Amino acid sequence: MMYQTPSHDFEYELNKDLNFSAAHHIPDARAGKCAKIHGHTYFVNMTIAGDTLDDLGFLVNFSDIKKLIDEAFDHTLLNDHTRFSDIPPTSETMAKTIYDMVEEYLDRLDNRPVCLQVVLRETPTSYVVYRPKEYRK
Ligand SMILES: Nc1nc2c(c(=O)[nH]1)N=C([C@H](O)[C@H](O)COP(=O)(O)OP(=O)(O)OP(=O)(O)O)CN2
Ligand SMILES: [Zn+2]
Repeated sequence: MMYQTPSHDFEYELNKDLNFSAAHHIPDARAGKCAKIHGHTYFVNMTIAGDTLDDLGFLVNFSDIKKLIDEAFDHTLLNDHTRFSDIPPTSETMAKTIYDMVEEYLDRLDNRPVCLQVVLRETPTSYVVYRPKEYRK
């Protein structure tokens, strides 16, 4: 599926889709049935952009981005993750957390690509888009 991406002036834009399976719960009565532990196949689309490629001709290696997210979350209970010690793993907080993780990774690359957007789909009928107010300079 194609998601709308923000307009930008970068020369290159890359999109990566990935899936992982995980369990979570939102431990509050207001979350209704989602207060009980249950699982999803999460779908992520992330948009990364930049003006400079590395010596392989990559903005960033697609498989490195997938590995970063898979190793952190695949077949885990998201509530156990240190990034969710203060707030539950909702679609919104997951999208922002994935954005933060990807940005921390990209910031270490010499060609300095930036993440423009993360789409996080939790169910066939529910998804969230996270976009920062400003991109990293
Ligand atoms: N704003 C949010 N609302 C809800 C979240 C969330 O992350 N952000 N999460 C949940 C539950 O975790 C649930 O797994 C997803 O909810 P929902 O879309 O209601 O799931 P259904 O499959 O039952 O949706 P239907 O369209 O009614 O089939 C709840 N709310
Ligand atoms: Zn859920």
